[in-house]
Amino acid sequence: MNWIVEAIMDSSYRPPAYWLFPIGLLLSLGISLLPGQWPLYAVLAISTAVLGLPHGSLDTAVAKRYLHLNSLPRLVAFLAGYMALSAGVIAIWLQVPNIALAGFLLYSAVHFGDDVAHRLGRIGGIGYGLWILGLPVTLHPGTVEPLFAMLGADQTGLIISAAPWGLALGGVILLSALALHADRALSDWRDPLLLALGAALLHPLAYFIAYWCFLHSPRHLELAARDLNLQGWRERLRAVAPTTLATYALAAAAIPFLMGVPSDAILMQVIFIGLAALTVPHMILEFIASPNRAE
Ligand SMILES: CC1=C(/C=C/C(C)=C/C=C/C(C)=C/C=O)C(C)(C)CCC1
Ligand SMILES: [Fe+2]
Repeated sequence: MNWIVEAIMDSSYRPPAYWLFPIGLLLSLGISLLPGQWPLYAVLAISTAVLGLPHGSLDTAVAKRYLHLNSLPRLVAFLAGYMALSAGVIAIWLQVPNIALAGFLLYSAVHFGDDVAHRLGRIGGIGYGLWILGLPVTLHPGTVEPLFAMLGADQTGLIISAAPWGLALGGVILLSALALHADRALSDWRDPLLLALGAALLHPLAYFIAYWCFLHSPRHLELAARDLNLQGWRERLRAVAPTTLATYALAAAAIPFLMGVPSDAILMQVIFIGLAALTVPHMILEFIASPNRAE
């Protein structure tokens, strides 16, 4: 009952992600319905490059501000440290892919939790993240299994059998956090419901596109861009372009090393092992920057 009143009263400003996410879900539904896997892979690659990746590319601007990169050597040291952390993750992935994949799923849940942690708390955020990732794996284990296998895992059964537990735990934590935190936003419970609907209807990759490219990334871009005082599309584009282009070049440079790997697996590896690698330094930087940021 309370929530209905809250929904009616809470008619204040809505950030772009509030509207983008339902639109993304509908677009993803359309893609899911196209025949064959290639439309899905093509849209995954394009939307990752254009919509998803740029939110991480703001890291250079975030670091300039919060790590005081006011000289060229400091900027170079930051970029080298960031890339060394990413290279470390890739090296671990090549050695122990099962552990790396399980770790990636867990730290992704923590990272996705940052979407709501400033309202629902750190633990509430982790519940939200477990909900997001538990859903597609629990609802479509047979579709997710070969995708995990393309990432080099051979203990996929073990990881997949943990998903319903993660989902249940996430659901309980999220519900408790929603009940306990009066400053919850309308989207904090609307989005988990839409995510459940999306996970039920969509191919897991289409679901990921809807969440990552149309909710997580635009939300982070808006928050970070406002914090950095980047106004208008032109200025924001200028801030993300160099790092985004450099990341495209690095991703393309990985492809020759994957000769002989089937092309769908190349795409999966470049995108998801790449994301696993970039998320570690991205989270460390956010860990430093976010306490200093006015939400
Ligand atoms: C591989 C894979 C999945 C997991 C993806 C993850 C964990 C992505 C994390 C992205 C991050 C952390 C982005 C940061 O901004 C799904 C969707 C469960 C199902 C299909 C295969
Ligand atoms: Fe992110």
